[in-house]
Amino acid sequence: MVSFGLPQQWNNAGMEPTRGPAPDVLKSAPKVLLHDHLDGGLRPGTVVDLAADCGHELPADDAESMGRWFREAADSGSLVRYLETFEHTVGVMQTGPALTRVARECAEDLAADGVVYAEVRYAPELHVRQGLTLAEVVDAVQEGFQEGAANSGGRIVVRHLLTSMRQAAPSREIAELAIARRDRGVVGFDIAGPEDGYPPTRFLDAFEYMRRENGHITIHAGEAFGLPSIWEAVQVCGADRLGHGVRIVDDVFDAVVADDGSVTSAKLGRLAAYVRDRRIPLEMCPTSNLQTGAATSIAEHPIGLLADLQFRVTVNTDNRLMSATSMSNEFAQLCGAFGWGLDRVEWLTVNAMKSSFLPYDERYRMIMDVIKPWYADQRS
Ligand SMILES: O=c1[nH]cnc2c1ncn2[C@@H]1O[C@H](CO)[C@@H](O)[C@H]1O
Ligand SMILES: [Zn+2]
Repeated sequence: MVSFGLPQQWNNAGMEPTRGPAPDVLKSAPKVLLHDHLDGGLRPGTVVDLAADCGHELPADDAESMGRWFREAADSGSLVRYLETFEHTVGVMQTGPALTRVARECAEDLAADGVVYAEVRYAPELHVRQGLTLAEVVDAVQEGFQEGAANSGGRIVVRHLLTSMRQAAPSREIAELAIARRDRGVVGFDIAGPEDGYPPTRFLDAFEYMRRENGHITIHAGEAFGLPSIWEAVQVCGADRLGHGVRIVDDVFDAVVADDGSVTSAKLGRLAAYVRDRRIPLEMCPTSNLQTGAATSIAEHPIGLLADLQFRVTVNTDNRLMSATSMSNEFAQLCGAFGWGLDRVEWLTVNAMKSSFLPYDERYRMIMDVIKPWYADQRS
């Protein structure tokens, strides 16, 4: 981990930043979210309701205590322990109506936070315990996204990424489903779960299938394991984007820091240079990284260095429930820590929209018609 000796203003999310755009401005700013887990973003009250419906036992029985429980239990400093908390979300997402409700509320909550485009991921294989087929899982989620977008006055577009779990027996079934549903809301394929011990090459067959079908790939890599995981994801598996990718910082050396704390130059190893030169998007999730131990504080999070060095950085929530966060909160924390203003927020948002798996013409329209005009308006 590099440290630039920046003042550590806070070391956790949830505290009020002391500088940066006002919270209501960050909330109304159009934002783009590429890395958000459906089963990591439930409303605490919905977990409680659905658990009562299906007889799932929870560690607490009211919404407020459950919200606190997720935040605290996920604050474990280890990805493996962080992932254990998902038992209480996945456990209540086993029927069509439950999945539709969670997806509808996800779209509504993101739209209320100013997100105009989101790619939301989940692992269909985790939702078949009560007999749903994998395709039925995707269809139930699609229904929810459509309802949520309609309830939000069409202010948000939501697409799915289908995830395979790394620790499961490798198969290409989920990749095949992503391709089968690509004209019905699904825009790509991902792998998630414990990184250390489960290299992405285990799923090479699925990634090769995606590429043969001209599909899109993002891979959780460089979160709980370092450069070899990123190298395999990019150079062997053909990842279009990296989920987290935060450990690419291990291949960045001799950063020169200016008086204002910004980084003016650094030496890049071959892999970091490749990732930057090829504009491979990094789906960075600062608060989540503090909880899993991938970073020590927001002020010391490598996103500051990587943004200053012009990597294709994007800002994301990962798991809004476990991190008690939102897109506007992630931006508030970052703007406070690094002194970023709306120009940086716009750059990060355009980065994300350029990096999305939507067709080019749709991406271009979102940038020109929705994102840029809002920021131009703020400047004038
Ligand atoms: O940050 C993360 N790293 C790796 N895996 C994750 C992360 N967040 C969530 N999941 C895993 O992805 C599954 C599908 O959404 C979740 O059930 C969780 O196990
Ligand atoms: Zn994730």
